[in-house]
Amino acid sequence: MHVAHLSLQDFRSYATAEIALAPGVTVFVGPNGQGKTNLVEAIGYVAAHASHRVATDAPLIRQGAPRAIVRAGVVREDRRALIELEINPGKSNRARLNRSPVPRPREILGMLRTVLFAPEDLALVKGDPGERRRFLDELLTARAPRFAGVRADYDRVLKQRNALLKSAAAHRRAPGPEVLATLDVWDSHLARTGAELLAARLGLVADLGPLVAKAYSALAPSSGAASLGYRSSLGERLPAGPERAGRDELAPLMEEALREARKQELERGVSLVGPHRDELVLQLGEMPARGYASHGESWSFALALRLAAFELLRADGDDPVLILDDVFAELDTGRRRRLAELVAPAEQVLITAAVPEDVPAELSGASFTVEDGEVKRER
Ligand SMILES: Nc1ncnc2c1ncn2[C@@H]1O[C@H](COP(=O)(O)OP(=O)(O)OP(=O)(O)O)[C@@H](O)[C@H]1O
Repeated sequence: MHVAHLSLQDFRSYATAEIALAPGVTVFVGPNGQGKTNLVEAIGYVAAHASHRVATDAPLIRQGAPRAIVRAGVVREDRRALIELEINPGKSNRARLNRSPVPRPREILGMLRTVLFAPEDLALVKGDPGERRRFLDELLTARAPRFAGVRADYDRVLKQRNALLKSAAAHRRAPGPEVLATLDVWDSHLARTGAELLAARLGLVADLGPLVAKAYSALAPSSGAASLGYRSSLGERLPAGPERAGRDELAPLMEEALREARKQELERGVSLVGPHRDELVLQLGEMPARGYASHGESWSFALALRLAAFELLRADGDDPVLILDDVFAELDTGRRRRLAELVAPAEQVLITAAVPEDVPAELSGASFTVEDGEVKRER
């Protein structure tokens, strides 16, 4: 698929912008702070309904404006769709598809698929486990948009359960039968949605592992082998061949683990079992990447995770749009060239760079300059 047209209204630094795009490589070049990333961030937002840079939507609205609107014309196997998202801080976003309102924005997730590489990706390797869980859940949603609902249900149940545990912990005495009965109900909700999320993540990690290993060895052939593991809060309860376990098999195991952890949970006032406590383990040779890998190795691992995500989505039958935001400046010549070779065949590659020399020659294509809020086509 590719984005044929991007239109912005009050998004970040842009009062308005209209940009026609084509398949193949497009490079946005310009000095720092001119609005290059803002453009690709808008495209990423249409795909994921979230920014790759900020956790809340408020910074996406142009200073002083009441809301932002992003429109993307998407072409998928010769079919065109116009996706529109209105970003309303503090209220729910609104979505339109081909100019008709959609009841919930979530329903148009998956209409545009992107894989975005950015300097922030280093946090996938060096950051907290939450970064890696988010990577997995975003990829699950890109593959099967209904997981946005599963994740939202899980978060809602977790929040309510935590509130109950917190208030029980605050009272510092044994909780009454009513609290325990309510907790039983939350346990079974948490186990059911949690098991669905866990089953999907385990399957995803199994699919992703070989692709990450392949991408890493292509990017950094002289370094050790990259592999993935998944550490679940179910620990030893996980069945053998966990990637084949389904929700119905995992839910009772999670309920059992919750029962066992209950005393501790009541003392600490937090949920200690469930996919929100799990960890995607990145391994380089015999060592964990986090804390051991060099800066360059960490970068290669982060890129390998994104490339693997690209391969996985592409295997579903359609290339996602590849976005490379300011990544070449971070890489040495060899890695630049190898990354360029790996991404060049994609249907559409959008690149931002401060200077054209940062972009390897293998990735020639259309070019825009971005300066003083103006986006101008150069070739
Ligand atoms: N909500 C907003 N309202 C107005 N301007 C904003 C808003 N958010 C960001 N900006 C401005 O957008 C500019 C940053 O744009 P962007 O991050 O796209 O830069 P860039 O061209 O990618 O730069 P670099 O090469 O440094 O990464 C900054 O000048 C910033 O002040």
